[in-house]
Amino acid sequence: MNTTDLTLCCDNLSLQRHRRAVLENIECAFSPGELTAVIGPNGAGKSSLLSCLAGVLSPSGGHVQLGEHLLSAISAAERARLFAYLPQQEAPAWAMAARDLVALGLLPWGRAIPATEKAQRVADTLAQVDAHTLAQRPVTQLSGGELRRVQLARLLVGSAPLIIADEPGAALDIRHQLQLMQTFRAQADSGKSVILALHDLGLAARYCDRILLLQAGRLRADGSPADVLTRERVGEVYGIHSEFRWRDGRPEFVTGDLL
Ligand SMILES: Nc1ncnc2c1ncn2[C@@H]1O[C@H](COP(=O)(O)OP(=O)(O)OP(=O)(O)O)[C@@H](O)[C@H]1O
Repeated sequence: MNTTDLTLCCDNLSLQRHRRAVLENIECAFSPGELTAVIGPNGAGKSSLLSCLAGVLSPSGGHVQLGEHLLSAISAAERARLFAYLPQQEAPAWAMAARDLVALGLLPWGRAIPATEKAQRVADTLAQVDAHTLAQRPVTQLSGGELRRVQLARLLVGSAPLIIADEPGAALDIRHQLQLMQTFRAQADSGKSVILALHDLGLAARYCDRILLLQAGRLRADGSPADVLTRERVGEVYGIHSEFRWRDGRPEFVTGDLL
């Protein structure tokens, strides 16, 4: 299958979970080179949307398309090479070493990558997320943030052109969050499509090209951080005071009190 066009599109996407409508009529497209944040209050549908984009959940209505192909028509093996997906929570199944968990991210390539190169890529990617010292530790014995960094290495190790991560930095300390956002920025700048569910609107404003705002399963806004994070809209959706401003040419989003 020719998947040279890696634009990911939702066409009138709807999703029901246990007969409840959780996404309704979502229309959006994600282009290579773009870092997009999906934001919205708890229960707005961010994880559900990311699961549909990654092909983990099938839409109840409409469809998801990669270039001219329906996502559902692309084989599981090819999707595994095209998409790197990190769910919101993922408990380790057994006490494997961190480097073995990261190596799972190379499984879709089978023997196409020699074992020595695989080992080097695993080591390099663990270093990239500051987790090289954890390589031999059983993942069941890591702290929440340490485990998340190892899972992030698994996400990145395969160099998939589409990266979808749900609250990737939620368990990380502030330094590792900033490092991670810089890594995602660099991945997008190198031509990948990066889609993140984020609660931290400051990070979304600072690093992302684009923000999709979900509210109660509907797409409330889609545009640049400056266009989406207006005082009025953030007030209506989140019920808080806020300010979006420019400082030394960089976007900055500041939250205030409850409305
Ligand atoms: N497995 C499930 N079965 C049924 N309903 C679900 C399931 N998972 C989520 N939902 C419902 O779907 C809606 C959207 O949930 P989703 O997890 O996509 O929201 P979210 O925006 O990611 O929330 P959060 O910020 O809390 O992670 C919610 O109303 C939720 O209760």
